[in-house]
Parts: sequence; structure tokens; C-alpha cells
Amino acid sequence: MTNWKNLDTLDSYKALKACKGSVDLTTVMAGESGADRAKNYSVPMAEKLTYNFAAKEVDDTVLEKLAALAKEAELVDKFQELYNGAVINTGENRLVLHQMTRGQLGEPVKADGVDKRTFYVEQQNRIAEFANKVHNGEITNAAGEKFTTVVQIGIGGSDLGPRAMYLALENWAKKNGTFKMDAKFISNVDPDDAAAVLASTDVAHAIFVLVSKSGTTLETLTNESFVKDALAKAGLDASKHMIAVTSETSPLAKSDDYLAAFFMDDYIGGRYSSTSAVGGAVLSLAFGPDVFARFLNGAAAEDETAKNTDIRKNPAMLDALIGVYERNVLGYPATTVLPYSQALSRFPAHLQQLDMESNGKSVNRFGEPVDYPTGPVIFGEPGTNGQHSFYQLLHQGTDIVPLQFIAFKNSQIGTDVEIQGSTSQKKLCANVAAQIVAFACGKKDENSNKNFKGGRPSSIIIGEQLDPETLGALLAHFENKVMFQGFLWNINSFDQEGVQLGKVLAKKVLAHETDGALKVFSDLLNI
Ligand SMILES: O=P(O)(O)OC[C@H]1O[C@H](O)[C@H](O)[C@@H](O)[C@@H]1O
Repeated sequence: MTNWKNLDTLDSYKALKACKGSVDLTTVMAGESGADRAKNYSVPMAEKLTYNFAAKEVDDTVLEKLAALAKEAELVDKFQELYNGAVINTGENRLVLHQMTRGQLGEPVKADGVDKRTFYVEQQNRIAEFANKVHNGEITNAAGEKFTTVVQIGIGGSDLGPRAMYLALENWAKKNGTFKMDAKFISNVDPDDAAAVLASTDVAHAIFVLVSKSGTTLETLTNESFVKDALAKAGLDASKHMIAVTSETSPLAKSDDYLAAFFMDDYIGGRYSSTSAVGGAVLSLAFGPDVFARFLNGAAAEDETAKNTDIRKNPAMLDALIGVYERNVLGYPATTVLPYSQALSRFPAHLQQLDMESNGKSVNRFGEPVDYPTGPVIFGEPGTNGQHSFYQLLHQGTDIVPLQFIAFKNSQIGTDVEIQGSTSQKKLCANVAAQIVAFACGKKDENSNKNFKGGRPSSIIIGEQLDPETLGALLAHFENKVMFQGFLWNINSFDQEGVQLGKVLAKKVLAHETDGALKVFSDLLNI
């Protein structure tokens, strides 16, 4: 059994605090020293990705102290307990098994009377069989015609991850001949979301995937009715156009309203569910089950790296430790994810939920207030778009915001043009390289308005090309990073009580059970 202790009680954390200010990026990232760091401060990930931390405010001494912290906080041992089936989600008294959807990292885990790895693989196989039948025309609409579009209805974890993954692989699949069906997504309870998606969809040839782990989410159930209404108006039988993905214990699980139902369970948090049936259904329908399997393999390979006790061989743990150093010792309140890849346009939105819903906590696993900052604010946009938007603050603003770049050597589609001696892909990569050094080193100017102080830390994950395996590895990296940070902060990263209050009050507003400010706002909004 491991010891769960608050970060500020650990001796290695106290030692780490003494390192504050010891690394000046404007100096160490300049000249030969910068070149050495760029070469050596790099850790291999799975699927030919590398995590490079040359431009972080660390040196060998800080790294030594981070390694001591990893050991004292028993990070790898805690991960081991997690994948061997301990009740890590103390708030909800649940196991945490999302890594098991992509592999068996440790001992078999039995829960609810079944072997959990077997259960997840069974669901994958059921989805694969269903998707193959849709693709080969064994499952069709009532007129015997093939389905051409899949529309996912879900919100939060039942939307963001699957949507980001779909967008990440859409062009890759088209280029590689594995694209099967267009996918669309309806998430918001704003009627304009469902109405606009439905208006652009040939509903007679669409299969809808209703995704809700709990089966009780207001937005999703409302959108289900919205879609059923549209299907009825088109003279179609909704039960022949809709499948469900839910947990076996949810109210949806036993309903006859669906063509088929696929299951996840309570041991997979919504924001960790992209590799479960939640992502599996839409991605297998859109790209084929083989592509989904390759995505899982990439995630599994990255999960294996997270078992390593050596911080130079465990990129997620190293990334997590540096993040906590930045948050708690250096005092940086936010971080930004900047993929230099248009395919990852919704990846930052997914990471917002993954990170902030997991680690936005003020009490530890035992319900006691913690005296130190926990999860940072996280936001992002693809580069180079972000450069023409919010980078001004990142370069010259009063807050230092650590940056997390992601870039690939090759584009997905391969169509490119050479202008002024370079392709667009080279221009994209040149920009990310330039930004790393610009942020770290800055540039002196006598005109203070044009002066760049530098000293702004960044990391970069570099890959060959964004494909199913690299995407899986990338996703697993961030999931595992968030998990390790939760361990360091001694918080439960797997529940989300903070989202409840607003939902309860919204119900009161709709029932007109309001007074005070709530009543006035209800009137102002004409509810
Ligand atoms: O999948 P569902 O049960 O419908 O939940 C959808 C989402 O809503 C909740 O409010 C939570 O904040 C999210 O963690 C969850 O992913």
C-alpha cells in the first residue's frame, strides 16, 4: 500500500522549493548550452514521439530533485495500484480503469463479477462487428439503403474526446483509404446546435449514437428528443436509426429504443472515455474498427512508458513533475497547449475538460483543504493561428504562461506548395522552432515596447506524422500526466462534484422555484 500525503509535507518538495529561480532560460537556452539542452533534454515516447523539455526551467539539479519527489510521492507505485484495481476514485468509491480499455498493464481485475479487460474487449468486438455490418450493408435503413453519416449525441466527455479524435484522423483516413462515414456531433442544449447539424444531415441515411455514461444528462436527453422528433417528422422509425453507448447501470441500458447498445462502466470517467465504447462506436463507424484498434495500440504503448520509475524514461511523469514545479514552486497559474497541426484543432478543448475537471480541486483525497495551488487554467489553439491572436500576452504580458507545443514533421494529406523556397509544412515547423527560442531567450531592445524579456518556458512533443497510433499515444500521455499530477497534489482526479451545483439550480429555474437574484436573472432571460 502506498502513502497518500499532501505535497507540502514531502521532504523532497521542500528541497525542490529551494531551486526557485536557479535556471535562467535566457542564459541556458542561448548558444552552445541551448544546443546541448535541445539535444539532451529529450525523452522518447511511444510511436516515435519525443517529449523535449530543453526550454523548461530545469537543469540536472532540478531534475534530480524532481526524481526524488517522484519517488517519495510513490507515483509509479500509485499508478500500479490504480491499474491493479484499487479504489483510487475515493469520492465515488470506484476503481479507475480507463487504461484497461487499451491493454492489461498489471494483474487481472475483477469487478461486478467479471474480468474487466475481458468486458472491454467484448464491447470492442461487438462494436467492430456492428460497424462492419453497417459498412458492408448488412445493417441498413428501413429502405435497405446504406447509412452514410454517423451523428454522435453527447456532451462533456461523451463529446469532446471523440470529436477531437475524429477531427484528428478525418483527413488521415481519407488519404489512407479507410474513411467510411462522415461523423457529426450534437452536444449543446442550444437548439441551434441540433437544428444546424440536422439541417445539414441526410437523416434518412444517418445513424445516431446516443452517448451518455449516466444516461441522465439533461442536454443529451433533450437532444435525443430533438433528433427523434426530426426523424418522426421525416417519417422514419427512430429505433432503426439510433444506437446507445452508456453504462450498464444507466436508465438507457435496458431500453428498446435502440438498434444496439454498447457499454462502458462506472470505472471510466467521461473525460477518460475516448478509448472506451464512447469513442469506439463513432470512430469505428467513421474509420473502421481497424483504425480504432490502431489508436488503442498507440495508447497502450504510451501507457507502458508510464510504468517506468526513471523520470527520463517516463515522459508523462516527467511532464507532470515539471508542471507541478511550475505551478507550485514557480507560481505560474495557467498553461497553454499549442498543437502545430490543424487536425488537432479540438484537442486543446478536450484537454481543458481532461485537466480542469480532473484537477480543479481544493480538498485532498480525504476531504481536507489543501494549502497549495492545484490544477492550472489550461487553454489553447492550433499554431500558427494562435500566434496571430493571444501570443502577444504570452510574449510580453505580466504573467508567465508555460507552453506545451505539439508538432509533426509531416502533414497528413501531403498536398503542399513551395513558395519562396519552402513548403507550407516547413513554414509551420519553422514557426514552432522559432517560438520556442523566442519565448525562452527573448530579445533586448532599447525601446521597452519592443523588448522581449524571455524566460518563458515551453516543452514540445515532436512526431513523424499524426496517425492513429501517434494520436493514441498523445492522448494517453496527457491522461497519464493529469493522473500523476493528481497524485502529487494528493487529490482525487476522477470525480467532478464541482459541476453539480449549477445543474441543480438550472432545474429550479426551469421549475420556477426561484427567488432573489436567481428570480431576477430568470426574468431577465425570459425563462
Ligand atoms: O456521459 P454523461 O453521463 O452524459 O456525462 C456527460 C458529462 O457531464 C457531466 O456533467 C460531467 O461534468 C462530465 O464529466 C461528463 O462527461
